[in-house]
Amino acid sequence: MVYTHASLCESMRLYPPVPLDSKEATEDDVLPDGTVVKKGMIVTYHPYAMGRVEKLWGPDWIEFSPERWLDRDTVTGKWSFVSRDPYMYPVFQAGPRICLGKEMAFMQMKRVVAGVLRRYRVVPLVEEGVEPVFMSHLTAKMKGGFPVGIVERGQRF
Ligand code: HEM
Repeated sequence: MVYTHASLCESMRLYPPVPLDSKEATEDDVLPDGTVVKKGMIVTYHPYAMGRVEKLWGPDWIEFSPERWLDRDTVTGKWSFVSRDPYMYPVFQAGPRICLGKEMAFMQMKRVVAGVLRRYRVVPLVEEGVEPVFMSHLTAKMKGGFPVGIVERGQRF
């Protein structure tokens, strides 16, 4: 489940379910970097863009690499999950208003992945190399969806 957890985090780094989120200032404020925010101003943070920043994720940011979330113990050889600062990975928000259902969401996602993949292979029905076209809404969408085939394990497609 450690690798599944890392794969889910990596999927949501590149395709966050809430791609951007806006807040309105209820009073004058100053952000930690010195940016002045006046009452009534709208501030948007952008998990979709932040998941693609080279300074945060390195030159291989475009690669789907669950390994970037994993660390291997040199003695036991065991893999463990390395979590990130939510302010660097705000897929579930950060701070006091962080998503209350985060752990439940991971439990559900892992349950579905384990339940489906144990019996079926999920095969993309698009040509090799075709990337989903991102559509920015409150929750992320893909233009035209992403067609897949469900094949029972042991059967040919
Ligand atoms: C992958 C799945 C999920 C993602 C990416 C996600 C993401 C988010 C984000 C970005 C926020 C902040 C919204 C904002 O401040 O405008 C949020 C808030 C919240 N989420 Fe989730 N969420 C997920 C699943 C869930 C689930 C399964 C539950 C409940 C079981 C849940 C309950 C909540 C609640 C109650 C808040 C409001 C917290 C507050 O304002 O104090 N979320 N979530």
